[in-house]
Amino acid sequence: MDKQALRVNEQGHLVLGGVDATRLVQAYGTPLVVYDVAVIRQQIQEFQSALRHSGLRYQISYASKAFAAVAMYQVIDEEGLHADVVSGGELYTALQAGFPASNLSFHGNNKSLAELEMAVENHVGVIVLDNFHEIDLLRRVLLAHKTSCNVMLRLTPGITAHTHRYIQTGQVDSKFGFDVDSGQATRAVQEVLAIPQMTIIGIHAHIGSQIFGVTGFELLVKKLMALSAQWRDQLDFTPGILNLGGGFGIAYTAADDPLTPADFIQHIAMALREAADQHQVALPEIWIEPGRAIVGPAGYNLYSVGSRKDIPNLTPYLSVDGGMGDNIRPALYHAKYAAVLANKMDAPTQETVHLAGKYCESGDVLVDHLALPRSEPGDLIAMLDTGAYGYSMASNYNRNPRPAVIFVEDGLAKVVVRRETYADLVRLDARYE
Ligand SMILES: Cc1ncc(COP(=O)(O)O)c(C=O)c1O
Ligand SMILES: N[C@@H](CCCC[NH3+])C(=O)O
Repeated sequence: MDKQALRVNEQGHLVLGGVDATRLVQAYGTPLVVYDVAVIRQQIQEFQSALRHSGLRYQISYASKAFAAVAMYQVIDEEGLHADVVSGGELYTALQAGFPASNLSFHGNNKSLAELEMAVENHVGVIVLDNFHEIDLLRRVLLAHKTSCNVMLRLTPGITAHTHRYIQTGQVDSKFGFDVDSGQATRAVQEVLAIPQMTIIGIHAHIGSQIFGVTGFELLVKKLMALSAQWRDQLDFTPGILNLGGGFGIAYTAADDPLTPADFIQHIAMALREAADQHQVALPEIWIEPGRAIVGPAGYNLYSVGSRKDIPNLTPYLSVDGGMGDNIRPALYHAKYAAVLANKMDAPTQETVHLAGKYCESGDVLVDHLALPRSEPGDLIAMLDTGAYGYSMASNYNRNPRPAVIFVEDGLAKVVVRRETYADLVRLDARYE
């Protein structure tokens, strides 16, 4: 998010979705996770319009691991998108939201028997098979339920995306998917084609997350189209859908310069048409699974300023009332974020601080070297672009309750996940006696 694009009212307060951020914290407290729903819708529409213009047949499936809650699945459904889930818990949440199971894809490198049963019983649209063990498990579930289902095969294309090592997934040395280069993927297709209860509607690959360039996607399209031609010739099978996964990067700081959805899609469409010509393969339908690009720019984490530590000749530590429990990304990936003093947006920048969390870890620093106006306890910090993999990876570390999540739109605020209480923290505990 470009800081210049932030909305500020006459009081110098940050405004989110038409609501003054200081009013949100008066009503709901801090730390607080806020989503500007109009931004979610706008991000979705950018992908939709780019795909519409490409002339391809397409489907957008929101990668709900980026942020999953009943209200979020409702918005995704309202916008007419599919969603992907990676666990029984995400599937359960989507179903509770009334999300149509037929528009869900079920991912995961180690789905349990119970999860596969849940997916089959609820008629999930497509199960994305990840390994040979799972083919066997699913076959048994389908036989036991005397039913059939649509599947995709997740492939490991041997493409190393330019991003943090922890969020690369397309390289050969990966826990996900059937390896293409060694022939594993071809064996998997042969195996599944022989199972009458499974229909392969397409193939899937996801090369990684927070990707800025289009090269990895172009290589992926070329590789999957070459593979489609090879399977057409050898197995008389051509996948009807290429699911290219997600990974579309967003700008967290001024140093980030990602492509727009339109750029990504235009390059993907060009690579696809070229490869279709080259291999004389019919243009497949294209599915994408953006997570971060849909919710990341829509999210804000609001914190109250508390203690401060000044150290001679060193950068001071300014601590807030949240941290790695509500956003582990800085500690886990050295992720960078921008943050502002949300109740003094017009004040001049006066100092550089380390914005520290309250957790009992030296690594719990949300932003290193953050330029801010001079602040005092009780001031309000807004961290920007926190909507993806923030709340969804939140924990109760140090027995801190997880924050509330608020949706704001058209000047109205609504609690969509309530704040945890201390009572919630001991809800699952039992006395030992
Ligand atoms: C299979 C799959 N699809 C989609 C995504 C979403 O990625 P992103 O949030 O980077 O768009 C992921 C996560 O990296 C994933 O593993
Ligand atoms: N959780 C990661 C990305 C998701 C990886 C999922 N395959 C992040 O915060 O960047």
